Amino acid sequence: MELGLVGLGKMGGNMRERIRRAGHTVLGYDRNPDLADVHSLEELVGKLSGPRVIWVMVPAGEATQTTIDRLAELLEPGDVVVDGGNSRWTDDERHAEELAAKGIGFVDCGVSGGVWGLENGYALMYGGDTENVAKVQPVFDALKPEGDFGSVHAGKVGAGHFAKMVHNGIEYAMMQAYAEGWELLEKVDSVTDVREVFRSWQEGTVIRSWLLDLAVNALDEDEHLDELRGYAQDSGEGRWTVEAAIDNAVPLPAITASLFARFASRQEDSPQMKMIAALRNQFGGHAVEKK
Ligand SMILES: O=C(CO)[C@H](O)[C@H](O)COP(=O)(O)O
Repeated sequence: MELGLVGLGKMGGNMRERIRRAGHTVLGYDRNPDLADVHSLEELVGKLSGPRVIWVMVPAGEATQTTIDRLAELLEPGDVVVDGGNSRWTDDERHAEELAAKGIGFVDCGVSGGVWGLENGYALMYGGDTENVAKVQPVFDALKPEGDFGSVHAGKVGAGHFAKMVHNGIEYAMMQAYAEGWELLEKVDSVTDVREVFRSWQEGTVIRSWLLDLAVNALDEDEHLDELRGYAQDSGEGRWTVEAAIDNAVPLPAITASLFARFASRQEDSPQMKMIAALRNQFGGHAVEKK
């Protein structure tokens, strides 16, 4: 089939290649002309024959909104837009309604696989009407990993991004657990080769996983992570997971703590710990450290 792909960055560029390897025709548009096959969304839409499927793979928020707004003007009834970015699931219904007003279908798709997806395939979680999903199915089949799993029609519009958001929340907590265990192992004198402990865990243990394999890769590159600052950003999905938990009164202590640990990583000093030190000093005369 033919696919229009908008956004050819780290994810989109490799996805174009994987879909092409499966024998499909992909026309890619990116603001960077060095990456693009066509030079505008107008040209992209004009060169595809209907019913068109356009996969949007740009940053969540304003970039995705602007792209969908423009596609709503350019596409025709029967065409389908897929949002494959890490959009907040609450945006999906709005996008579906905006496009449905023009007779254009909408599917939201959470995509996991990172820079390894070209070779390993991408795990896909999608939401939308069966009729719209069917139009995109050959692309899902091209992108997904080989094997029985790795792809799911999770439910109605929004379900794909909701499932991906929860996946990323779990990712936060798993990474935090490996990171905490690694720090404790590094702290004690009795363990003399932490990297080899991590490596040994890759087979036979209860905690073996791809994230563990990646941790070993990172330690092979920089055994004690001396070259890095302990500073971690976040792109929003951890926050949205915690917000959804609050809305639904579902306790998520591990995921919430892993999000807050990232916030703590961005502070040079801890204002709240200054207050705790001050209070201990006030009520008990406990020693404080001064700058
Ligand atoms: O989707 C992903 C992996 O599954 C992204 O890499 C992830 O969104 C990164 O999130 P954050 O910046 O919040 O750590």
